[in-house]
Amino acid sequence: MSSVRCESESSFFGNKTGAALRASFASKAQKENNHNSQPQASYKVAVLGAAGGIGQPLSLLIKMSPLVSNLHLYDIANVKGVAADISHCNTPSQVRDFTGASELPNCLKDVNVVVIPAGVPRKPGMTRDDLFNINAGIVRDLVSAVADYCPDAFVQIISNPVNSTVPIAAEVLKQKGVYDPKKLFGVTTLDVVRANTFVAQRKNLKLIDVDVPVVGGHAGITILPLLSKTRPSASFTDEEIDELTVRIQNAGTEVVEAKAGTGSATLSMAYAAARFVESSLRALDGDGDVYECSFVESNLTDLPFFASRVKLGRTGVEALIPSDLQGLTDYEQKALEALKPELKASIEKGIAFAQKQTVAA
Ligand SMILES: NC(=O)c1ccc[n+]([C@@H]2O[C@H](COP(=O)([O-])OP(=O)(O)OC[C@H]3O[C@@H](n4cnc5c(N)ncnc54)[C@H](O)[C@@H]3O)[C@@H](O)[C@H]2O)c1
Ligand SMILES: O=C(O)C[C@H](O)C(=O)O
Repeated sequence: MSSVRCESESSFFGNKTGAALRASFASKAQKENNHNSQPQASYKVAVLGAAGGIGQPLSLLIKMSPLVSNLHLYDIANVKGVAADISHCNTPSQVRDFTGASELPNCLKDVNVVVIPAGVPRKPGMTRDDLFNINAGIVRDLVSAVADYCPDAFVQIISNPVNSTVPIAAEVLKQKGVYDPKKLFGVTTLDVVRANTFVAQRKNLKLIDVDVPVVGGHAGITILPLLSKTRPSASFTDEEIDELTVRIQNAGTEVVEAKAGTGSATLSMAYAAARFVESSLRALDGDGDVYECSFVESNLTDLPFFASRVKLGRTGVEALIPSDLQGLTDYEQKALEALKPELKASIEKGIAFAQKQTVAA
């Protein structure tokens, strides 16, 4: 993954996406100053669950992208005000609001990227899997509409439990005959963002330089930061490895407990998802050097879905990056084997749910 070594570039997305975004803004501003404004924005993005804790700040951050021409905000309630508010920002995209299932088709028509943070969040004491009963059906129905109205879009699932909701989405898309495994993503960027932050703090490194691949899935021990693959290379004591790994795995719970019943991570999640959306848009726009970690259909292990670094391109996942899984330390290798049964069970639970349900029209 490319990193940009410039102090001032660490303020936005903390990776190459930040630098690209800033450059794009600068170039647009220059063109406007020259009274020669060539609109660059050309991609349509829909946020489903846009009035929620993640949806609102995520929509705001996407509104800041010079690559977005149309931003469609959908929710079952309270989205009109969110859209009115965000639409006043003087950035290129046109914002529209859509409320309820009857407006979902228009929301999705011709959209390039659909981001789904719809669903309930955890309260203290709950696991992500405890959200399955509510969120599985929400994701199934939303993805069913995606299959009908924008089957070529990149579909990015934030709703938990990601380890099950992504397989549900895959099954729904298969049932509708439009499944393209390269275009379905579980958003695990927050795990990478957290790993980068905690490692930089612990090792006193410049944040912009740090890149830690996080593989596996997105729940508890299925979240596996590969500290041995940290770039720039850093050495860790056994104690540091254990502390950092456990902290990264429990970071979501850390936020759930701090919020004391009012929800889970929303702001850091919005930041992480906005980075993933921006990276996807850059890939769609032809940038040939875009890498992110994501939970995708995979043959890197014996599991059908697995989070790893992937190369993004115009058609979605252009390549999985197997090298991160080569030469693992004993600690990482054991953790990888230990996560597989839980991840497998979560994937199978999602597939079984989708296969026994009738997909909503
Ligand atoms: N992938 C990750 O790393 C990650 C990180 C944080 C949170 N999450 C998950 O994201 C989800 C949302 O979290 P939040 O804090 O924004 O919750 P929230 O309750 O604040 O917002 C959820 C929104 O979804 C909407 N919604 C519910 N059913 C819907 C439907 N059928 N169609 C459209 N919208 C619908 C709600 O009206 C609400 O506005 C949760 O499942 C949470 O666990 C995932
Ligand atoms: O922890 C949660 O429930 C939300 C999210 O998955 C996170 O990692 O913050």
